[in-house]
Amino acid sequence: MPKVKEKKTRVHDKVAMQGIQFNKDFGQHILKNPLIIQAIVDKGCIRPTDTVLEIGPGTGNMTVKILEQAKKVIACEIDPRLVAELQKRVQGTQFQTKLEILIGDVIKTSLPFFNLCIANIPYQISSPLIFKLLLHRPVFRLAVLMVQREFAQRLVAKPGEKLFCRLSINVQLLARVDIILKVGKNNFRRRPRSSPVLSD
Ligand SMILES: C[S@@+](CC[C@H](N)C(=O)[O-])C[C@H]1O[C@@H](n2cnc3c(N)ncnc32)[C@H](O)[C@@H]1O
Repeated sequence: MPKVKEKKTRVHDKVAMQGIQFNKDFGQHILKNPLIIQAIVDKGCIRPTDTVLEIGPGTGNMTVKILEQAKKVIACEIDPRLVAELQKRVQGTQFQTKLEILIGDVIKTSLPFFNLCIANIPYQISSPLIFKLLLHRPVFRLAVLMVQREFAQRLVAKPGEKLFCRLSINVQLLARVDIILKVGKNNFRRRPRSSPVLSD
C-alpha cells in the first residue's frame, strides 16, 4: 500500500477557529492592528464624494473603515469564502448599499469608475496590478497601496541606485510615487516574509 502523507496546510490558528483557513497562494496576510488599518485609510484622505476601489478586502477590516468615510466602495476579491464573510459583515448595516463587491481576479476584471484606491494588495500580483491601475482611465486621484518592502523600494528607486529597474522607470513615467509608511510584520495575522510598506 502506498504511504499517504497528510498534506500540510498553513493555517492560522485563530482564523481556523473562526472557520476560515487563510490561503498563502492568494497572499492572504490579514492586517490585525486597527491602528495601522486606520493609519492606512487616513493616508487616502477620503472625501465624502469618493468612490474607493479596494483590491482584496479579505474579511473587511479595512473595508468598513473606508465605508465610514466614502460615498461608495468597490471591493474586488478572488476568494468566495472571504466575499461571504464581507457580505455577512455589512448585511443589515448602513454600509450595505454603499458596498459593491466584484468577485474574481482583479487582473482579469474590468474595473468600473473609481477616483481613489486603497488596498493591502496580494503581493503575488503587485507588478501587473500596478500597471493595470496606472493604465486605468479615467485617471484616479491617488492609490495608497501596501506592498512588500523591496517592491516599494524598486518603485521609488532612482537611476544609479541598486534597485533601479524597468519597474522604477515605467512607474515613475506614469505617476509620482512615494513611500509613506513602514508596517512591521507583527501587524499581520500570517506574517509576510519581508516587512511591507505603503506607497502612493
Ligand atoms: C494581503 S490580503 C489583504 C486582506 C485585507 N484587505 C487586509 O488588509 O487585511 C490580500 C487579499 O487579496 C485577495 N486576492 C488575492 N489575489 C487576488 C486577485 N487576483 N484578485 C482579487 N483579490 C485577490 C486575497 O484573497 C486577500 O483577501
